[in-house]
Amino acid sequence: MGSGGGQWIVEKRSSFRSEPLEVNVSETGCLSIVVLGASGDLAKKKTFPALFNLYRQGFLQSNEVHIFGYARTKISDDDLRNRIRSYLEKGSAKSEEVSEFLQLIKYVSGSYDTEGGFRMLDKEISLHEEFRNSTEGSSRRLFYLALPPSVYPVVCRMIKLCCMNKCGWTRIVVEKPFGKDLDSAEKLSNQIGELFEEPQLYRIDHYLGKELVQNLLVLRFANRFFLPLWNRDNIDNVQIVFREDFGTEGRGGYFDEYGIIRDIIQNHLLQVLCLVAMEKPVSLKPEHIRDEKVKVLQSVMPIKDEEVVLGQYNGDEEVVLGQYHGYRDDSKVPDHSNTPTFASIILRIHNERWEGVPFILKAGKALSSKKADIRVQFKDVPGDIFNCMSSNHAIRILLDHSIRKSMSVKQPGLEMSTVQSELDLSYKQRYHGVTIPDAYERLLLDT
Ligand SMILES: NC(=O)C1=CN([C@@H]2O[C@H](COP(=O)(O)OP(=O)(O)OC[C@H]3O[C@@H](n4cnc5c(N)ncnc54)[C@H](OP(=O)(O)O)[C@@H]3O)[C@@H](O)[C@H]2O)C=CC1
Ligand SMILES: O=C1O[C@H](COP(=O)(O)O)[C@@H](O)[C@H](O)[C@H]1O
Repeated sequence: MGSGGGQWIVEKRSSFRSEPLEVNVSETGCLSIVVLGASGDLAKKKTFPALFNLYRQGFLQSNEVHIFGYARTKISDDDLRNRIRSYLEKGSAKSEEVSEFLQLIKYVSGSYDTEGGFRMLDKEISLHEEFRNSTEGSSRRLFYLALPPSVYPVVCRMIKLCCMNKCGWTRIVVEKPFGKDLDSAEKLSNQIGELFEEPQLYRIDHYLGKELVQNLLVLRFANRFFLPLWNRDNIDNVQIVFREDFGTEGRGGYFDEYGIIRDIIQNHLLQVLCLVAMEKPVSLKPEHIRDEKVKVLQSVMPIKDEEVVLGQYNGDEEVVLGQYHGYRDDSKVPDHSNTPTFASIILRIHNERWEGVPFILKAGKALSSKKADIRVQFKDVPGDIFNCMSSNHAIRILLDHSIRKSMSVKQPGLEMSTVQSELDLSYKQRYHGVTIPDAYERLLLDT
């Protein structure tokens, strides 16, 4: 599924308990895709563009599919179509193609915790199914929760109560972050698990669908060049960096409850870390890859306070920079919010391959540039005859799918590093309450 042009992947957890498999598995016939939270940021930036890409590539047929947007905001079908149009009209998409696709979308407004809206939604879906003359067992209903996780339980209850498919499959896709901590994640899992069978549930992390994240396995395990080097004897540190040059932009309601660690680091960056650090899986089967990822996570040591930097962007420099409002200026963010919008954390993996190699995970909003990358920094060459000042050999893997050149090997002279470290410093000055432990300043702030 394209996300702004890239690929999406849903990770299917193999059952935690033994479950009967889904009975109806028809993959043809009338398909209703329901985007809950259709008024939001994810829906316009990624979900609808991804569905549009599937449509353009012929994976969604206009004689089978209908798309429903659902949210509380009171808008018309056309209002929703107009909101998302500009996100679809990118690249080579023709305006007629966009218009055709938009005609497949209908909007239903309703709350998340009462039956009225969901009954209405069910009625609209049924009308579509009747119109498509779907025969028994051949209709499909997919509910995509583009919503803050706090409302997943109630929304799932409402779907179960009002919108189940009577003669075909019903599936649920939920977004990250999955809860806030272990307790809430387990609670959420139980709550949803009581309503749906495991094979009906899909948990999504769109970073796993980025072309270059998928390529990591190939880079590591199909490449004799890297195999012998990928360990503590040769690698000095690994940096996995996510930067955005815009702030929360109206998403304060969602973001303030979760913060940058739960929004980016706990899911996207940890998935990448697992792919960089794990051992070779037995095969490419999802369960085998999952097993190796779990071993990495189990080997991560408790994080030390002095190896964490947290910050929150403010608006003090607005006049100078002319572009940033402070995080607390967002009307949905409380005046005294301490939610971090920047975090830099060192993880240490206690195993034979990685002992002593810091994995530095950094994520920030309202930074000076937009990028997501992995930097694998190699140790100095012994007996250096070029008088290099510091470690100069690194592989940089850019995760942004719009950047075609996926990998470059850096040679002495790292200008990029110097420039970006200055930019990060200006970010630091604009931040509330950032304390940088001296010894770690370079590792935590440089990129
Ligand atoms: N934005 C992105 O690029 C990405 C987001 N995600 C995930 O998608 C989910 C939604 O994120 P995003 O779309 O950015 O967030 P938004 O803040 O845009 O929320 C989406 C919609 O949910 C409703 N909503 C917002 N806050 C609440 C609340 N507290 N209670 C009930 N409903 C609420 C609003 O719709 P209304 O008021 O109309 O009902 C809103 O339009 C999150 O879990 C996020 O992690 C994942 C990948 C990328
Ligand atoms: O999950 C999220 O990801 C987006 C960034 O995704 P990208 O593919 O554009 O890198 C981020 O903006 C958002 O805060 C977060 O919820």
